[in-house]
Amino acid sequence: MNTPASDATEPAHLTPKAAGEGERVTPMMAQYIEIKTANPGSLLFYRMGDFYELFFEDAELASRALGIVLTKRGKHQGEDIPMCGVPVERAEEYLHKLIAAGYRVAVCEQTEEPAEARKRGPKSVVKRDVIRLVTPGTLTEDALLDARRDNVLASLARVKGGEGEEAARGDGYVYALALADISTGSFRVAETDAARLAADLARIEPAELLVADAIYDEPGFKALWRSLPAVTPLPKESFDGAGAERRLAGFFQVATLEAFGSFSRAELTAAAAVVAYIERTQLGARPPLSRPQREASSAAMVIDPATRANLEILRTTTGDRAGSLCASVDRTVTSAGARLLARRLAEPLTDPAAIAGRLDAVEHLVEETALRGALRERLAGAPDLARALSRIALGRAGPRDLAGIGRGLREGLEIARLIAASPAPAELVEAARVLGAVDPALVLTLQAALDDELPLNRRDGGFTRPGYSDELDATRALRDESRRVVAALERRYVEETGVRALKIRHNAVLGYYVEVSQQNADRLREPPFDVVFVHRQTMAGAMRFTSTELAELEARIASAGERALAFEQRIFDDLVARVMAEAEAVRACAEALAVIDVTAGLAKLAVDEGHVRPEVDGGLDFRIEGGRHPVVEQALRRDHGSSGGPFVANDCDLSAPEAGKGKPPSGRIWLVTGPNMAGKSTFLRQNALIAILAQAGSFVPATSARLGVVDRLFSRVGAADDLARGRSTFMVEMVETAAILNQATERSLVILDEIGRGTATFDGLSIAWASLEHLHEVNRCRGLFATHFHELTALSQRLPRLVNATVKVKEWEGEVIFLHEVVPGAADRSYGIQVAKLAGLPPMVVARARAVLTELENADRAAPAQRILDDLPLFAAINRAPPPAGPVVKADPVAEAVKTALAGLDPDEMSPREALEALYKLKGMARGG
Ligand SMILES: Nc1ncnc2c1ncn2[C@@H]1O[C@H](COP(=O)(O)OP(=O)(O)OP(=O)(O)O)[C@@H](O)[C@H]1O
Repeated sequence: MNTPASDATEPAHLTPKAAGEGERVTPMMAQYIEIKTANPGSLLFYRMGDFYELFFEDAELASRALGIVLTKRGKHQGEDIPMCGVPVERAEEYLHKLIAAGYRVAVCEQTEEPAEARKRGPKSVVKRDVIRLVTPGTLTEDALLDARRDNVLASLARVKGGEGEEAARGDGYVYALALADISTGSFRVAETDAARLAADLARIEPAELLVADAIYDEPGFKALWRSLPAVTPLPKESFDGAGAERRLAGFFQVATLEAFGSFSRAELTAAAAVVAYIERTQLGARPPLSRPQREASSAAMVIDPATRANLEILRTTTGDRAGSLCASVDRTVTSAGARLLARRLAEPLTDPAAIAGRLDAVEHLVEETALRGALRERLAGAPDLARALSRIALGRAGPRDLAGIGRGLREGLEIARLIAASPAPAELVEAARVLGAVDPALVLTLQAALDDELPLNRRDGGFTRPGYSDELDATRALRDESRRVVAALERRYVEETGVRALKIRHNAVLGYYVEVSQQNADRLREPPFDVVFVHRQTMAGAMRFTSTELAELEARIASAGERALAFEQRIFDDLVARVMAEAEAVRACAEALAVIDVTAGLAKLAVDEGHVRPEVDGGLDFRIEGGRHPVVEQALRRDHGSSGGPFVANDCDLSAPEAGKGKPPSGRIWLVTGPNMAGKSTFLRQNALIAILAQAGSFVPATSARLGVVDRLFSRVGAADDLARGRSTFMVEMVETAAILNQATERSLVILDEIGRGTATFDGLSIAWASLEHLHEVNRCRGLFATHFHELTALSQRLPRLVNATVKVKEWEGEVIFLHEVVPGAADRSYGIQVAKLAGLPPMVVARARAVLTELENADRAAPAQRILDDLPLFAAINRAPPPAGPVVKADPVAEAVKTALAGLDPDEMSPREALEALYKLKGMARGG
C-alpha cells in the first residue's frame, strides 16, 4: 500500500518478534504479537477494556499521526514497549484521521468476557480476534465518509490479449477496472487500456486501488500510483483469472454468472479481486453489492486528469469543493443525490439518446413547479438509504439505521405517488416504478417496531415502540413494576423501623441496599430488626445493610431487565432480516431517490439561474448563444449583489462549416486574443463547462445551445509546476500539449490557453503557431485557443476554419475598461501595462515599462508572422507531401534508427533530465554515432 505505514523503517527493537530465545514474554504480549504478525501492513487497534491500545512501532506512528501521548507498558526483550491508546467511544474520530493519513487499521476486539477467561485460570488472557480491517476503500460509517462523495474501491486487472477484438490493443494487454462502493452497494466493471487508464482513474477517483504486485512495481505506472490517495499491491493469486468466475458466483450465491451478462476475462478478474478483498477486510460479512454492471468504454466523455483539474469540475485546484462546477450547480437535498450529481458531472455521456432521456426528465420538473417543490420537500426527509443498508448488512447498524430505511421507503412510496399522478418522461416513470414496488408491509413493520426517539446503539435496548410486542411489553412492565416495588418496600421499612431517613439505594457492588445514618444504625442492629437486616458496609456517617427481600427483588429486576433486553435484541435481528430480505429493492430505491433528487435539483437550478435545455446530437455543431460561466456568474452576483456589473454573456460558434467535396466535416477553432484580465480564460472555460453540463444531462447557462457530442475534452489552461514529478511549468505545459496533439479527434473539444508563454517569446510563438496548425490540419477538432501572441491572428488568412475573436475593452483617459464582450476580430494590443498599474506596480516601474514598450513597438512586430506566411510552406504540405516521383529512394539506415529510437520514447513519462539525455543520444545517432 502507498502508505506511511509500509515505508516505516523503525529501529529493530520496535518491531515485535516472535517469542523464543529463552525470552519471557507475557501471555498478553504473546497474543498481541501473534495477531500483529497475522495482519501485516496494518496498525493494530488492540482492545483492552475501554481503550484500543497500540504497541511498538504502531504506537510511535499513531501517536505522531494523531497527536496523542506516547507512553510505555512493560518490557519486551529488555526494552520498554512504546504504547498509546484511543478511547473506544472516540475510535471513529481517530480512525478517520489515520485513514486520511493513508494508514490501514486492523480492529482487534475481545471475543469473550474477562470472567470467561478467568475460568481458564488466573493467568489466562481474554480471547481476541481481528474483526475487521479498515482501509480507505472499505469504509461504511457515516463519521468516516464524506456524505457527498462516493467511496470507491477499485481494482485493476491486466491480462494478456488473446484472440478477440480487444486483443493486443495498445501494449498487448487487455485492462479492466472493477469499481465497488461498499458503503452504497454499487458495483461496476469497465474495460480500459494503458493509454486511458489515467483518465479513467481521474474520473472515478477511487479511495483505494488494488493492483497486482507486478503492475505495482512497473516503473511506467509509478507516477500514476503517486497521484492516487491509496494503492494496495496484492499478490498475483488475488488476480487469478481462472478462479474469478467461481469466486464471484460464490459471493453472489449463484450457480453461474450467466444471468449477469457477458464479461471479458479481465473484467471478471478485476471484479473477483475486489470481492476477495472485501471478504478479507470485512472478515466474511457480506455488504449488499449489486450485481456487476458493465460500463461501455465509449459511454462517457474522456477527460484526462489535467483537464479535470484545470476545469475544476468537482474540486478547485486548491482542493476545495466550494468554487467548483459541482458546488455551483448542486441544488440536491440528499447526500445520495449529491453523490450521483458528482458522478454524472465526472462522466458526461456521449450517447445523444441517453442525454435526451435525462434532459426530458429535467425539463418535466422545470415545467411542473408544484411537483418539483413537493418532491424536494419529500426528498429532504429521506435519509441515506444506501449507506444505512450497507451498515445493516455488515452488522454495524444501530436502531436509527433501521428507522432510516423505514422512513426512506415511506417517502419513496409518497414520491412514487406524486410522480405517477400525471404523465411523466421515462426516467421519472422508471424511478417511480422502483419506489412504488417496495413491500408496504416492511415499511409498516419498521414504523410500528421502532420508537420515535431512538438510541444510537442497539446494545442497551430501549428502541422498541410500546405496543409492538406483547411479550416485551409484559417484561418491561415487570421491570418497571419492580422499581415501584422497591419504592413501596422503602416506605414499608421506614414505617416498620421508624427511621424516617432510611433509603434504598443501588450500586454495582452491593446491588440494592438500605442506607441509614450512623445514629439510626443501632436501631437496625437490634431485635427484631437484626434478623432482617445484614450489616454490609460502614461509611463515614452512614451504614449499609442488605436484606433477603432486597436480594430477591434484585434478582427479579435484573432478570426482567435482561429478558427485556434479550427480547429487543431478537426484535432487532428480526427487523434486520426483514430488511435484508428486501435488500435489492431497498438499494434500487436508494438509486431511484438519488435520480429524482438530481433531476429536481437540476430543474431548480435551471429555473433559478435561467438555464436552457441544450440540443445534443451526433453532428459536429457547437453553437452557444448567450453563454455564461456558471461559477464566475454566481460569484459576481454574490460579491457585488444586484448592483455590481453582471456577467456578460457571450456567443461561441465552433460548428463545422458545410463539408466541401471529398472533405470530411471538421469544426472551427476560435483564436481568442485580448488584453489581460479581459475574460479570455473565463470564456474558454465556460464553453467547456457548458459541454460537460449538457452531456451530463443538465440545462446550461446560455440562451440557446446546440452541440454535437464531444467524445474527449482537452484543456490546457493556467500553469502549475509539478515538482513532485520533476517537471517545470514549461515542461508540464508541453507534456499536456503533446497529449492533446496526439489524441484529439474531430469529435473532441480542445481548449488551449496561452500555449508557449512559459518560454522565450520566439520559441513560444513558434510552438503555439505549429500547435495551432496541427490542431486545424491534423486533429481537425473544435477548439478555442487564447493567446497573447497577436502574430497568430495572421494564420486565419491561411487556415479556413480558424476564426479570430477578441475580447473588447474601452480606453478612457489612459485607463482600460473591461467590457468582457467577445467579438470577431483581433486585439491590437495587450494592455499589460495598464493591468500591471491596476495591480499596484510602483508608478516608476509603470512609467519605465511604457517607455520600453514604445521602443519595442517601433520595431515592426507583425513582420515575423508575415515572413513565415510568405516563406514557409503550408503545414499540411510538409506533412502530407506525396512521396517524390522517380526512382524509389532507399531508406536511410541512420534515419530509420533514429525513427525507431524516437518511437520508443514516451515523453509523458520522462523527467526533464531523461528528456535531455534522450535528445543527446538522438543527436549522437543522427551524426551516425
Ligand atoms: N463575461 C464576463 N462578464 C463579467 N466579468 C467577467 C467576464 N469574464 C471575465 N470576467 C471577470 O474578469 C476577470 C478576469 O477574467 P479572465 O481571467 O478570464 O481574463 P483573461 O483574459 O484570461 O486574463 P489573462 O490574460 O490575464 O489571463 C474574471 O475573474 C472575472 O471576474
